[in-house]
Amino acid sequence: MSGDSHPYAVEALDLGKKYLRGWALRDASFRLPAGCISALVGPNGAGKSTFLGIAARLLRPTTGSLRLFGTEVSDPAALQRVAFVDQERPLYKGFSVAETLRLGRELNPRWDQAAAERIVEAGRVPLGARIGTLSSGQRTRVALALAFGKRAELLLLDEPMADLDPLARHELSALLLSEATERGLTVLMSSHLLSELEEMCDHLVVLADGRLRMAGYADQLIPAHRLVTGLADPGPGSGHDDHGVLPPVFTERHTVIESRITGRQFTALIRPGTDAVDAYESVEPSLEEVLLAYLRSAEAPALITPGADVTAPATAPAAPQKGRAA
Ligand SMILES: Nc1ncnc2c1ncn2[C@@H]1O[C@H](COP(=O)(O)OP(=O)(O)OP(=O)(O)O)[C@@H](O)[C@H]1O
Repeated sequence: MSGDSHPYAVEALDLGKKYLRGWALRDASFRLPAGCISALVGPNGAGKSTFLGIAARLLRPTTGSLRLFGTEVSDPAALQRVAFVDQERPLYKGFSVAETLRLGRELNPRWDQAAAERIVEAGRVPLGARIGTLSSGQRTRVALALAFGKRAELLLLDEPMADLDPLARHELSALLLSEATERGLTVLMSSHLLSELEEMCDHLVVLADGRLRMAGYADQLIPAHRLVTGLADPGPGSGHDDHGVLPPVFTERHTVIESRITGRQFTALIRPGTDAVDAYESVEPSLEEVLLAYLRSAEAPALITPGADVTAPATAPAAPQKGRAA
């Protein structure tokens, strides 16, 4: 990490991108504490690549602002601190792996050849092989080697695990985690699948349909919810086949993210208000259950924890160490 200890790697305020077809990203306001390893999760077309493209300065936002370590993304000084691995892994097909790394060295004054070679060699990718002859997983590895070699402080990785087999995924996530932890890097990596990133990431940013749905450390997002089950209230009709309804106490006193009625039973994922929910059976949901509820319920209010809330006073956040290599 550089001597500049700005507490936030990313601060987005009302960030939006509009194409002719419509908004790809809208009103995104959140911040990412420096040093966290964050999963940028959301379904196809959620706006993940759009956000990463803006942060890598490949796209110009339509609205709002984005600061990286306190510097506006439009300032060239911000660019040196960021490395981006594009979903398409654009590399020169005619170059060998060694030539690709040499190009990285020529273009980056702070180049770390040892780190770049470590990543390539761990995957047994021959240095003499042409990029065009590599498998997509091997190309991903070379692209990651370029990102680490750049000695950037913020790594933006678009679907880094998509082309990797389970073994390579496991090995590369361990390598990524130890390199990132050792150097105190901030990593933001996207995926459709939380399960792909859950082990590695302590922090989560969730997008759906261009809107921010959740942001914060996982160990603060989960305990903010309860998964409640119980007997539904009688429905408006009185027949035997009449379906029950969610007891009104939930909508009156708590924030209901999602609810379901099965026969006379209800299940609801809620953010409890000040009242306890002791009268009902409730458990802490899994991260996957919370995530899916927010993705399915576009109307439910987003959850941005205070540490991820760009409008909250800046504090030096202590990153929980979940998933970090020792
Ligand atoms: N150049 C473009 N012109 C018009 N629309 C675009 C363009 N790029 C992206 N979009 C649209 O913006 C929305 C968000 O796209 P984006 O690629 O950011 O989503 P994503 O979450 O990365 O999706 P995926 O997981 O499928 O890669 C989509 O509806 C997409 O069709």
